[in-house]
Amino acid sequence: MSEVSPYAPARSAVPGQTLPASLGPLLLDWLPRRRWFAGKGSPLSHVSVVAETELLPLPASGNQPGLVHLLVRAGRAPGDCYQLLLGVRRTLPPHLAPALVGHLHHGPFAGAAVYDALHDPRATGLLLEALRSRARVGGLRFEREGEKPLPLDGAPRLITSEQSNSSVVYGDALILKLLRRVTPGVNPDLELPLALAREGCSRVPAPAGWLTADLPGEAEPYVLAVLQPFLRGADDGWQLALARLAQDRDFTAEARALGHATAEVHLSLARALPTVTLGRAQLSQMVEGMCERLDAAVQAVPALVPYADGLRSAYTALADLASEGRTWTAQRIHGDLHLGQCLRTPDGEWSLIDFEGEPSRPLAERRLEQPAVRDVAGMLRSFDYAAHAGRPWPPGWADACRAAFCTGYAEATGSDPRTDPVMLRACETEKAVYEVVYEARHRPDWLRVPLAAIQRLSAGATGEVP
Ligand SMILES: Nc1ncnc2c1ncn2[C@@H]1O[C@H](COP(=O)(O)OP(=O)(O)O)[C@@H](O)[C@H]1O
Ligand SMILES: O=P(O)(O)O[C@H]1O[C@H](CO)[C@@H](O[C@H]2O[C@H](CO)[C@@H](O)[C@H](O)[C@H]2O)[C@H](O)[C@H]1O
Repeated sequence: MSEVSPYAPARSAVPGQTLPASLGPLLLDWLPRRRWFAGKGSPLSHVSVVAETELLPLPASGNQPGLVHLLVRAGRAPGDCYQLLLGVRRTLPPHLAPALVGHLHHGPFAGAAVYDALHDPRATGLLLEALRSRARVGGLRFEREGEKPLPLDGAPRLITSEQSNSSVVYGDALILKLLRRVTPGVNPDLELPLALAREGCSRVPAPAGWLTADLPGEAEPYVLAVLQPFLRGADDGWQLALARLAQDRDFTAEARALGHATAEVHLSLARALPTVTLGRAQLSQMVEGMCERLDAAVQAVPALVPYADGLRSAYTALADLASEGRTWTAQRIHGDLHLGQCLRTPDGEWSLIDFEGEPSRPLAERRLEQPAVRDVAGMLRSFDYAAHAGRPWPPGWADACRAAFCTGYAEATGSDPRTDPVMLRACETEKAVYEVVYEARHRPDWLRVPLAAIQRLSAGATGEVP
């Protein structure tokens, strides 16, 4: 790719401007069908532009793609902000057919195809080149960490599995994650891996570059994308666990090693970033938040109604402990740890990815210091998920993994999460409630999995980790 910046001058962004009449209806239909679109459930009636940056001029003739970077606001007012990279071509080649958003009906580009350009190697190659050259286009700032050259020769491909965001792999060397629902402010998916890399923690791929946007009227930039080394040949913990289950085989050695890896990341985070002590006042605030989220979940998913009181008792038990004078240390954590966020490289080592936190929570909440047991609870839930994913349900498999994970965690930190059963139950309960809402919204067929845990946890089960 050329050293010369290939970008057209940015068109000015007009916040609140309604999209060109012809593109608006296409997005109204296309956006709600994306896995990453959070506003499902209520009809989408309006999409407006937050910022528009032309990266390649729109095609006047021939079959050269035009490329537009868009931040749009969509969903119930004020609406969430989404990042889109749209290509425009007079004729869409067959390999891009699955990326079609629709055809423009009016204006100078009538008849042209609009498509999700993350499927187009020409467009994604351009993003990598922009990161390499630290390009500035309109409000977009492409950044690169350090002076180490980026390998630029790998063919880009979009990861096809449905995720909360969209990721493009370049050869087998780099992976660029484009965040889909974006907010201004520091994003933990960049903040924490950078802090860990600078702390010397090797359990997390170190960010190699990132994309931010400065928008008029916003005090803080939006973090839009993060570039990391691609862990070649790595298997994710979820697939590994399912494969073991299918062969009726034990997973405890891996679970224990995962406990070690999680503990190492926690120890590094506690060194790299501030820790705080949670006393009575902070705990009561935390429990209040847990109860509010439970109330909202019960409203959203009526299947929770019979269990609400039992679930709430897990939270109030925590508040009771705090009022007796018990305190906890809180620190920055992963925030949405599960088997799918753990990658095992061919040398047998575990790495953790995706530090964004729970996608549905506000950014400020995701950046709060929290008891590290919260991540432990996420992993314990994940072993339970894996065991329930296949048939028949293997009694004992999840318990053995849960125990092994805690053992590994205790070996590395000197502190066994099982010695704090009240906090563990409260955090597991919170995670299961979150999962019920997540599954109801995204994968209703899976709702039975967290609901099984809800029954168990609402009945006051403690000490379920043998
Ligand atoms: N550094 C990496 N090396 C190899 N594969 C990765 C890496 N980072 C992410 N992946 C793969 O991409 C998928 C999506 O990444 P993730 O950060 O979890 O995105 P999302 O927020 O969309 O879930 C992961 O499940 C994993 O399979
Ligand atoms: O990976 P994401 O950041 O997109 O996380 C969201 O989706 C996850 C599912 O892909 C969801 O995780 C839940 O399902 C997993 C199995 O698919 C299971 O291992 C996890 O334990 C369970 O929580 C995650 O909660 C959600 O935030």
